Amino acid sequence: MVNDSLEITTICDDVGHSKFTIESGSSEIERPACGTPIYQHRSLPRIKILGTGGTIASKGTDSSQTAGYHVDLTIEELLDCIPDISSVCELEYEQLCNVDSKDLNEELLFKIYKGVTDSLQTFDGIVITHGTDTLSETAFFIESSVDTGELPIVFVGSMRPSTSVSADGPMNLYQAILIAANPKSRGRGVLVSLNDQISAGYYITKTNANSLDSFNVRQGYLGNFVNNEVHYYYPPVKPQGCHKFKLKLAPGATTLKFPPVCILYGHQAMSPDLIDLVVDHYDGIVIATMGAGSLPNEVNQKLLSLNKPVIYSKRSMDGMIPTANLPKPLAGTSNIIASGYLNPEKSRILLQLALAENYCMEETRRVFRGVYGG
Ligand SMILES: NC(=O)C[C@H](N)C(=O)O
Repeated sequence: MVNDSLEITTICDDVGHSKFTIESGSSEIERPACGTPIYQHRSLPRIKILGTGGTIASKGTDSSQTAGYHVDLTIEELLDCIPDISSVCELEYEQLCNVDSKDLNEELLFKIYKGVTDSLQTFDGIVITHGTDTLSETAFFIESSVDTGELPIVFVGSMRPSTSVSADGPMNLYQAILIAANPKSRGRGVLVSLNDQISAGYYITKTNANSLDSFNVRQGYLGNFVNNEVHYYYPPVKPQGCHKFKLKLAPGATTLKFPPVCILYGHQAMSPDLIDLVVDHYDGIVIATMGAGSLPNEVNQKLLSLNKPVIYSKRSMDGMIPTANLPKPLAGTSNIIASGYLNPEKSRILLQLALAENYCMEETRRVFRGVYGG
Protein backbone atom coordinates (compact mmCIF):
# COMPACT_ATOMS: atom_id res chain seq x y z
CA MET A 1 0.00 0.00 0.00
CA VAL A 2 2.19 2.81 -1.27
CA ASN A 3 1.16 6.35 -0.48
CA ASP A 4 1.38 8.08 -3.87
CA SER A 5 -0.15 11.35 -2.82
CA LEU A 6 2.75 12.34 -0.57
CA GLU A 7 5.69 14.21 -1.94
CA ILE A 8 8.97 13.41 -0.21
CA THR A 9 11.71 16.01 -0.46
CA THR A 10 15.26 15.88 0.83
CA ILE A 11 16.04 19.20 2.43
CA CYS A 12 19.44 18.41 3.82
CA ASP A 13 22.28 16.94 1.79
CA ASP A 14 24.03 15.67 4.90
CA VAL A 15 22.81 12.06 4.44
CA GLY A 16 24.07 11.04 7.86
CA HIS A 17 21.48 13.40 9.31
CA SER A 18 18.61 12.24 7.01
CA LYS A 19 16.13 15.07 7.37
CA PHE A 20 13.14 15.08 5.06
CA THR A 21 9.75 16.69 4.78
CA ILE A 22 6.52 15.29 3.45
CA GLU A 23 4.22 17.91 1.99
CA SER A 24 0.57 17.62 1.20
CA GLY A 25 -0.29 18.12 -2.49
CA SER A 26 2.24 18.60 -5.27
CA SER A 27 2.43 22.33 -5.83
CA GLU A 28 5.80 24.03 -6.38
CA ILE A 29 7.96 24.18 -3.29
CA GLU A 30 10.53 26.85 -2.74
CA ARG A 31 13.58 25.18 -1.25
CA PRO A 32 14.85 26.89 1.90
CA ALA A 33 18.27 26.56 3.48
CA CYS A 34 19.28 23.11 4.71
CA GLY A 35 17.48 22.13 7.90
CA THR A 36 14.67 24.67 7.56
CA PRO A 37 11.27 22.97 7.56
CA ILE A 38 9.11 23.57 4.49
CA TYR A 39 5.45 24.36 5.12
CA GLN A 40 2.82 25.35 2.67
CA HIS A 41 -0.41 24.94 4.60
CA ARG A 42 0.07 26.62 7.93
CA SER A 43 -3.39 25.56 9.06
CA LEU A 44 -2.45 21.88 9.32
CA PRO A 45 -0.65 20.65 12.43
CA ARG A 46 3.06 20.03 11.92
CA ILE A 47 4.27 16.66 13.12
CA LYS A 48 7.88 15.57 13.53
CA ILE A 49 8.64 11.84 13.22
CA LEU A 50 11.85 10.58 14.80
CA GLY A 51 12.88 7.09 13.62
CA THR A 52 15.00 4.97 15.95
CA GLY A 53 14.42 1.37 14.72
CA GLY A 54 12.82 -1.67 16.40
CA THR A 55 10.56 -4.34 14.96
CA ILE A 56 8.44 -1.66 13.33
CA ALA A 57 11.52 -0.99 11.15
CA SER A 58 12.37 -4.66 10.60
CA LYS A 59 12.24 -7.10 7.71
CA GLY A 60 12.10 -10.89 7.75
CA THR A 61 12.86 -13.26 4.90
CA ASP A 62 9.29 -14.41 4.35
CA SER A 63 5.80 -13.30 5.29
CA SER A 64 5.32 -15.94 8.00
CA GLN A 65 8.47 -14.98 9.92
CA THR A 66 7.76 -13.22 13.24
CA ALA A 67 11.09 -13.91 14.99
CA GLY A 68 14.75 -13.73 13.98
CA TYR A 69 14.22 -10.73 11.67
CA HIS A 70 16.48 -7.67 11.38
CA VAL A 71 16.11 -3.91 11.56
CA ASP A 72 16.36 -2.91 7.93
CA LEU A 73 13.64 -0.38 7.09
CA THR A 74 14.06 3.37 7.14
CA ILE A 75 11.49 5.75 8.54
CA GLU A 76 10.98 6.98 4.97
CA GLU A 77 10.07 3.45 3.77
CA LEU A 78 7.81 3.00 6.76
CA LEU A 79 5.92 6.20 5.96
CA ASP A 80 5.34 4.89 2.43
CA CYS A 81 3.16 2.12 3.92
CA ILE A 82 0.61 4.22 5.75
CA PRO A 83 -2.65 5.67 4.41
CA ASP A 84 -2.67 9.23 3.09
CA ILE A 85 -2.43 11.75 5.94
CA SER A 86 -1.74 14.79 3.78
CA SER A 87 -5.13 16.34 4.59
CA VAL A 88 -4.55 15.83 8.34
CA CYS A 89 -1.04 17.10 9.01
CA GLU A 90 2.30 18.04 7.55
CA LEU A 91 5.21 15.80 8.35
CA GLU A 92 8.91 16.19 8.74
CA TYR A 93 10.91 13.14 9.58
CA GLU A 94 14.39 12.32 10.72
CA GLN A 95 16.25 9.04 11.14
CA LEU A 96 18.08 9.37 14.48
CA CYS A 97 19.35 5.78 14.44
CA ASN A 98 18.06 2.40 13.23
CA VAL A 99 18.66 -0.21 15.91
CA ASP A 100 16.93 -2.90 17.91
CA SER A 101 15.94 -1.19 21.16
CA LYS A 102 18.18 -3.56 23.15
CA ASP A 103 21.09 -1.57 21.69
CA LEU A 104 19.91 1.84 22.88
CA ASN A 105 22.46 3.43 25.17
CA GLU A 106 23.09 6.82 26.75
CA GLU A 107 24.48 8.26 23.53
CA LEU A 108 21.35 7.29 21.56
CA LEU A 109 19.05 8.33 24.41
CA PHE A 110 20.67 11.75 24.24
CA LYS A 111 20.10 11.84 20.47
CA ILE A 112 16.41 11.15 21.07
CA TYR A 113 16.33 13.79 23.81
CA LYS A 114 17.95 16.31 21.42
CA GLY A 115 15.60 15.31 18.60
CA VAL A 116 12.67 16.03 20.92
CA THR A 117 13.93 19.26 22.46
CA ASP A 118 15.01 20.65 19.06
CA SER A 119 11.45 20.08 17.77
CA LEU A 120 9.45 21.38 20.75
CA GLN A 121 9.14 24.95 19.49
CA THR A 122 8.60 24.20 15.80
CA PHE A 123 6.09 21.34 15.77
CA ASP A 124 2.60 20.61 17.08
CA GLY A 125 3.37 16.99 17.92
CA ILE A 126 6.24 14.48 17.88
CA VAL A 127 6.10 10.77 17.03
CA ILE A 128 8.99 8.47 17.93
CA THR A 129 9.20 5.02 16.33
CA HIS A 130 10.98 2.65 18.72
CA GLY A 131 11.54 -1.03 19.48
CA THR A 132 9.03 -2.26 22.04
CA ASP A 133 11.53 -4.06 24.32
CA THR A 134 12.83 -0.86 25.90
CA LEU A 135 10.24 1.63 24.63
CA SER A 136 8.84 2.17 28.13
CA GLU A 137 12.32 3.10 29.42
CA THR A 138 12.88 5.77 26.76
CA ALA A 139 9.33 7.09 27.22
CA PHE A 140 9.92 7.32 30.99
CA PHE A 141 13.28 9.03 30.42
CA ILE A 142 11.76 11.64 28.06
CA GLU A 143 8.84 12.31 30.44
CA SER A 144 11.35 12.76 33.29
CA SER A 145 13.73 15.04 31.39
CA VAL A 146 11.66 17.17 28.99
CA ASP A 147 9.15 19.85 29.87
CA THR A 148 6.68 18.88 27.17
CA GLY A 149 4.22 21.71 27.92
CA GLU A 150 1.14 21.14 25.76
CA LEU A 151 2.94 19.20 23.04
CA PRO A 152 2.04 15.51 22.60
CA ILE A 153 5.00 13.16 22.25
CA VAL A 154 3.82 9.77 21.02
CA PHE A 155 5.99 6.64 21.14
CA VAL A 156 5.04 3.81 18.79
CA GLY A 157 6.39 0.37 17.90
CA SER A 158 5.14 -2.93 16.55
CA MET A 159 5.31 -6.60 17.41
CA ARG A 160 5.50 -7.98 13.86
CA PRO A 161 8.16 -7.08 11.29
CA SER A 162 7.10 -5.06 8.25
CA THR A 163 7.31 -8.12 5.99
CA SER A 164 4.91 -10.32 7.96
CA VAL A 165 1.29 -11.08 7.18
CA SER A 166 -0.83 -8.57 9.11
CA ALA A 167 2.15 -6.46 10.13
CA ASP A 168 0.95 -4.12 12.88
CA GLY A 169 3.59 -1.40 12.28
CA PRO A 170 1.84 0.67 9.57
CA MET A 171 -1.47 0.87 11.46
CA ASN A 172 0.30 1.65 14.74
CA LEU A 173 2.34 4.40 13.08
CA TYR A 174 -0.71 5.81 11.30
CA GLN A 175 -2.58 5.95 14.60
CA ALA A 176 0.38 7.53 16.40
CA ILE A 177 0.58 10.33 13.82
CA LEU A 178 -3.15 11.01 14.07
CA ILE A 179 -2.93 11.01 17.85
CA ALA A 180 -0.01 13.48 17.76
CA ALA A 181 -1.93 15.72 15.35
CA ASN A 182 -5.15 15.67 17.38
CA PRO A 183 -5.75 18.77 19.57
CA LYS A 184 -7.27 16.51 22.23
CA SER A 185 -3.81 14.99 22.78
CA ARG A 186 -2.39 18.28 24.02
CA GLY A 187 -1.37 18.60 27.67
CA ARG A 188 -0.98 14.84 28.19
CA GLY A 189 2.82 14.57 28.11
CA VAL A 190 4.52 11.45 26.75
CA LEU A 191 2.06 8.93 25.29
CA VAL A 192 2.43 5.41 23.97
CA SER A 193 0.23 4.25 21.12
CA LEU A 194 0.10 0.54 20.38
CA ASN A 195 -2.57 -1.93 19.35
CA ASP A 196 -5.32 0.75 19.31
CA GLN A 197 -4.63 1.79 22.92
CA ILE A 198 -3.25 5.11 24.17
CA SER A 199 -1.33 5.09 27.47
CA ALA A 200 0.98 7.22 29.61
CA GLY A 201 4.65 6.52 28.83
CA TYR A 202 5.46 7.12 32.49
CA TYR A 203 3.60 4.02 33.63
CA ILE A 204 3.35 1.66 30.67
CA THR A 205 5.15 -1.72 30.80
CA LYS A 206 5.74 -4.36 28.16
CA THR A 207 4.05 -7.41 29.67
CA ASN A 208 3.99 -9.89 26.82
CA ALA A 209 7.09 -10.79 24.82
CA ASN A 210 5.17 -11.94 21.74
CA SER A 211 1.57 -10.86 21.40
CA LEU A 212 0.28 -7.76 19.60
CA ASP A 213 -1.35 -6.68 22.84
CA SER A 214 2.06 -6.55 24.47
CA PHE A 215 1.72 -3.39 26.58
CA ASN A 216 -0.22 -3.08 29.79
CA VAL A 217 -0.81 -0.33 32.27
CA ARG A 218 -2.55 -0.86 35.60
CA GLN A 219 -2.94 2.90 36.00
CA GLY A 220 -5.35 2.62 33.07
CA TYR A 221 -5.39 3.32 29.36
CA LEU A 222 -5.96 6.98 28.57
CA GLY A 223 -7.86 6.37 25.38
CA ASN A 224 -8.55 4.30 22.34
CA PHE A 225 -8.26 4.62 18.57
CA VAL A 226 -11.18 3.38 16.46
CA ASN A 227 -11.70 3.87 12.75
CA ASN A 228 -9.76 7.13 12.45
CA GLU A 229 -11.16 8.53 15.67
CA VAL A 230 -9.16 9.30 18.78
CA HIS A 231 -11.22 8.71 21.93
CA TYR A 232 -9.88 9.91 25.28
CA TYR A 233 -11.55 8.66 28.44
CA TYR A 234 -10.38 11.57 30.61
CA PRO A 235 -9.53 15.26 30.18
CA PRO A 236 -5.81 16.09 29.69
CA VAL A 237 -3.71 14.94 32.61
CA LYS A 238 -0.03 14.27 33.28
CA PRO A 239 1.52 11.72 35.64
CA GLN A 240 1.23 12.67 39.28
CA GLY A 241 4.51 13.50 41.06
CA CYS A 242 6.75 13.12 38.01
CA HIS A 243 10.03 14.84 38.89
CA LYS A 244 11.47 16.82 35.97
CA PHE A 245 15.26 16.82 35.64
CA LYS A 246 17.23 19.35 33.62
CA LEU A 247 19.86 17.43 31.70
CA LYS A 248 23.29 19.02 31.75
CA LEU A 249 26.28 17.84 29.74
CA ALA A 250 29.63 17.74 31.53
CA PRO A 251 31.97 20.54 30.37
CA GLY A 252 33.39 19.58 26.95
CA ALA A 253 31.12 16.51 26.65
CA THR A 254 29.05 15.90 23.52
CA THR A 255 26.78 13.27 25.04
CA LEU A 256 25.38 12.09 28.35
CA LYS A 257 27.28 9.91 30.75
CA PHE A 258 25.08 8.65 33.53
CA PRO A 259 26.43 7.24 36.80
CA PRO A 260 26.21 3.44 36.48
CA VAL A 261 23.31 1.69 38.26
CA CYS A 262 22.67 -2.06 38.07
CA ILE A 263 19.54 -4.14 38.60
CA LEU A 264 19.63 -7.33 40.68
CA TYR A 265 16.84 -9.90 40.72
CA GLY A 266 15.66 -11.35 44.03
CA HIS A 267 14.99 -15.09 44.31
CA GLN A 268 14.73 -17.90 46.85
CA ALA A 269 18.06 -18.69 48.55
CA MET A 270 19.56 -15.39 47.34
CA SER A 271 23.04 -14.89 48.74
CA PRO A 272 24.47 -11.56 49.96
CA ASP A 273 27.67 -12.54 48.10
CA LEU A 274 25.97 -11.39 44.92
CA ILE A 275 26.00 -7.82 46.26
CA ASP A 276 29.77 -8.06 46.91
CA LEU A 277 30.35 -8.99 43.28
CA VAL A 278 28.76 -5.82 41.90
CA VAL A 279 28.94 -3.15 44.56
CA ASP A 280 32.27 -1.61 43.55
CA HIS A 281 31.23 -1.20 39.92
CA TYR A 282 28.05 0.81 40.46
CA ASP A 283 27.01 4.10 42.07
CA GLY A 284 23.61 2.69 42.98
CA ILE A 285 21.69 -0.58 42.96
CA VAL A 286 18.08 -1.37 42.08
CA ILE A 287 16.78 -4.65 43.36
CA ALA A 288 13.70 -6.50 42.10
CA THR A 289 12.48 -7.78 45.44
CA MET A 290 10.05 -10.63 45.99
CA GLY A 291 6.51 -9.46 46.68
CA ALA A 292 6.31 -5.93 48.07
CA GLY A 293 9.91 -5.53 49.30
CA SER A 294 10.85 -8.98 50.63
CA LEU A 295 14.46 -10.15 50.59
CA PRO A 296 16.35 -12.63 52.81
CA ASN A 297 17.48 -10.97 56.01
CA GLU A 298 21.21 -11.32 55.27
CA VAL A 299 20.66 -9.59 51.92
CA ASN A 300 18.81 -6.73 53.65
CA GLN A 301 21.64 -6.35 56.14
CA LYS A 302 24.29 -6.33 53.41
CA LEU A 303 22.36 -3.70 51.42
CA LEU A 304 21.85 -1.54 54.52
CA SER A 305 25.61 -1.51 55.09
CA LEU A 306 26.39 0.05 51.69
CA ASN A 307 27.31 3.67 51.37
CA LYS A 308 25.21 4.16 48.23
CA PRO A 309 21.51 4.31 47.35
CA VAL A 310 19.62 1.04 46.95
CA ILE A 311 16.14 1.13 45.41
CA TYR A 312 13.76 -1.64 46.42
CA SER A 313 11.53 -2.38 43.42
CA LYS A 314 9.62 -5.56 42.63
CA ARG A 315 9.54 -8.68 40.49
CA SER A 316 5.74 -8.48 40.28
CA MET A 317 4.52 -6.49 37.31
CA ASP A 318 1.84 -4.66 39.27
CA GLY A 319 1.58 -3.16 42.71
CA MET A 320 4.12 -1.13 44.64
CA ILE A 321 6.70 -1.13 47.41
CA PRO A 322 5.34 0.62 50.51
CA THR A 323 7.97 2.36 52.64
CA ALA A 324 6.67 0.41 55.67
CA ASN A 325 8.20 -2.75 54.16
CA LEU A 326 11.76 -1.39 53.95
CA PRO A 327 14.37 -2.82 56.33
CA LYS A 328 15.30 -0.35 59.09
CA PRO A 329 18.89 0.64 59.87
CA LEU A 330 20.06 0.11 63.44
CA ALA A 331 21.20 3.73 63.57
CA GLY A 332 21.24 6.82 61.37
CA THR A 333 19.47 7.42 58.09
CA SER A 334 18.83 4.61 55.68
CA ASN A 335 20.30 4.26 52.18
CA ILE A 336 17.32 2.14 51.12
CA ILE A 337 14.53 3.78 49.14
CA ALA A 338 11.20 2.29 48.01
CA SER A 339 10.48 2.49 44.27
CA GLY A 340 6.75 3.01 44.82
CA TYR A 341 4.96 2.05 41.62
CA LEU A 342 8.07 2.04 39.44
CA ASN A 343 9.39 -1.21 38.02
CA PRO A 344 13.12 -1.97 38.22
CA GLU A 345 14.05 -0.58 34.80
CA LYS A 346 12.25 2.72 35.36
CA SER A 347 13.67 2.93 38.91
CA ARG A 348 17.13 2.53 37.40
CA ILE A 349 16.63 5.52 35.09
CA LEU A 350 15.19 7.66 37.88
CA LEU A 351 18.11 6.82 40.17
CA GLN A 352 20.61 7.62 37.40
CA LEU A 353 18.96 11.00 36.80
CA ALA A 354 19.09 11.74 40.56
CA LEU A 355 22.73 10.65 40.81
CA ALA A 356 23.64 12.74 37.75
CA GLU A 357 22.19 15.77 39.59
CA ASN A 358 24.32 14.90 42.63
CA TYR A 359 21.18 14.57 44.73
CA CYS A 360 21.80 13.52 48.31
CA MET A 361 19.99 10.50 49.77
CA GLU A 362 17.08 12.58 51.07
CA GLU A 363 16.61 14.45 47.78
CA THR A 364 16.63 11.12 45.95
CA ARG A 365 14.08 9.74 48.41
CA ARG A 366 11.88 12.78 47.75
CA VAL A 367 11.99 12.09 44.00
CA PHE A 368 10.73 8.53 44.57
CA ARG A 369 8.01 9.85 46.90
CA GLY A 370 6.35 11.27 43.79
CA VAL A 371 5.39 7.70 42.86
CA TYR A 372 4.44 6.85 46.48
CA GLY A 373 7.84 5.35 47.27
CA GLY A 374 10.72 7.02 49.09
N1 LIG B 1 8.87 -5.66 19.07
C1 LIG B 1 10.06 -5.08 19.11
O1 LIG B 1 10.21 -3.94 18.70
C2 LIG B 1 11.17 -5.88 19.71
C3 LIG B 1 12.55 -5.53 19.22
N2 LIG B 1 13.49 -6.52 19.70
C4 LIG B 1 13.02 -4.16 19.74
O2 LIG B 1 12.79 -3.82 20.86
O3 LIG B 1 13.68 -3.47 19.03
